[in-house]
Amino acid sequence: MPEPTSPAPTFPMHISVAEAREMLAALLPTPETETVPVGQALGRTLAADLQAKVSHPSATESALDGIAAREADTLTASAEAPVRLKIIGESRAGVSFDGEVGEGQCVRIYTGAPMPPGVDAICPVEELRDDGPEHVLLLRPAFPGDVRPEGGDFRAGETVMGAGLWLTAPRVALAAALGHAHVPVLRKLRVALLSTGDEVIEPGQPLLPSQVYDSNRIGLSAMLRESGCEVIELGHAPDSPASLQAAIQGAGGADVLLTTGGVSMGKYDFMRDLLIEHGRVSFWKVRMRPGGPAILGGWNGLPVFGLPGNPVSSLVVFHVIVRPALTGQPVQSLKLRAVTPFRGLPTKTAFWRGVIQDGMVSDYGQQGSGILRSLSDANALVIVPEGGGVRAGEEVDVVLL
Ligand SMILES: Nc1nc2c(c(=O)[nH]1)N[C@H]1C(S)=C(S)[C@@H](COP(=O)(O)OP(=O)(O)OC[C@H]3O[C@@H](n4cnc5c(N)ncnc54)[C@H](O)[C@@H]3O)O[C@H]1N2
Ligand code: MOO
Repeated sequence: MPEPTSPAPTFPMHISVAEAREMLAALLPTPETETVPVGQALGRTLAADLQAKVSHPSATESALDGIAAREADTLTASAEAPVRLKIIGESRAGVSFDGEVGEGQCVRIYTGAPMPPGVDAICPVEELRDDGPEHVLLLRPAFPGDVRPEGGDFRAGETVMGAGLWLTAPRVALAAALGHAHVPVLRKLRVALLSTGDEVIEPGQPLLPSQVYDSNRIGLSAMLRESGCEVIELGHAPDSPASLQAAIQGAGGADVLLTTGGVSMGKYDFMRDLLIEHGRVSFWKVRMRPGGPAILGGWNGLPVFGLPGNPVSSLVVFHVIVRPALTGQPVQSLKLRAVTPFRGLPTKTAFWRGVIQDGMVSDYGQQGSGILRSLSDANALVIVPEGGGVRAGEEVDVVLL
C-alpha cells in the first residue's frame, strides 16, 4: 500500500536504521581543525595523530615504597633468615640518588622514584625491619617485577592516539601525559535546534488542558552538548507552515537543523510537505520503533533532520541515528542475558527500554513512546532485530543509555 503522500513520494521510505545514519552523516560537512587547550578538549574529536613528546616513565622507577637493591644479594632472604643490607642513600620522586649501589648495599626508595645505577629490584617497607640507623633487614627477596621500566607506558616519538579518537576524560589525561598542552580537534558542529507544536509550551508557564511542557528541546539540547556540538537554539514554532518556514530561515550558519514534532501523518504535521515544496526529502520513515516517522531532507543547502515529537521516540532516534552521525562514533552495544522476554516486530527493529541489574537486562515495562519517566528510570535500549524476538534466558544486544 503506498503512503498517502501528495504528490506521490519520489524519495526512499521505510529505510533501515543503518541507512538513515549513513544518509545523515553523508550530508554533514567535514569540520575544519582547531587547536584547544588540552583541559578543554573533553568530548571533542581528535583531528590528528598524537605522538608522545616524552617517554613514560621517563626513567626506570620503583612501583613501591621500600628499598632498591640488587636482586642477587637478596635471594636467600626470609623471615627466619633475613638478609642485612647497608643503606647508602635515598631516591624519591623528583630527587634521584646519584651514586652507584654496590654489593650488599641498598637505597631507600619511594613510589615513582628513579632506580639508581646498580640495582634492579625492590623490597617493600612491609617486608623490612630497621637494624640500626644504617642497616635494614629484608624478610624476603627483592623483586624485579616491582620496577616500572623506562618507556613501559609509551616512548618519546611513539604515535599513541589516532586521529578520529573521541576524547573521553581518560584520553584527555593521556594527551596531557604525552606532553601536549594543546590538541588539534575538529571544530564543533553547529546544530540548530527547533521544537514544534501548538500544544508545546515553556516549562514554568501554567499548563492549560492538552498542553505539554517542551521537554524534547531541553533534552535534545543537553544531548547535543554532551555530543560535543555547539547548539543554536531556535526555540519553538507553532504548527503552521509560515511559522515553521520563518523558524527554519533562522538556522543560517548552522551545519544541520534538528527539529522535533510534526513529522507524522496528522493534518498539522507540516514538516514533510514543507520539505517537499521548498527543499528536498532524502528519506521519510525508518524501520524502527519507537522513532519510525523520522525524516531527512534539505533546505537551501542546509541538512534538516526531523525527529518525531513523542519524547521517547526523539531520544531513541537521537541515540541510534543522530549522535553516531554527528560524532562519527559507532553505537556501542554489548550482549547481556535477558531476564524477561522481548517481543520482536515483523518489519521494524525494536529498541525497547530495559533495566540492567546484576549483569542482566529486563523489560522496563511501559514501552509507550510518551512515557517520559522511562528515560530516567531505564538505563538501556534492548535491540530486537526485524522479525526477531528474545526469550527469557537468551542473550540480547543492549545499548547503554
Ligand atoms: N496515523 C498515524 N499516526 C501516527 C503515526 C502513524 O504512522 N500513523 N505515527 C506515530 C508515531 S510512531 C509517532 S513517533 C508520532 C510522531 O508524531 P509527530 O512527530 O508528528 O509528533 P507530534 O504529533 O507533533 O507529537 C507527538 C506527541 O509528542 C508530544 N510532543 C511533541 N513535541 C514535544 C516536545 N517538544 N516536548 C514534549 N512533548 C512533545 C506531543 O504533544 C504529542 O503527544 O506520531 C504517531 N502518530
Ligand atoms: O516512534 Mo513512534 O515512535 O513508535 O511512537
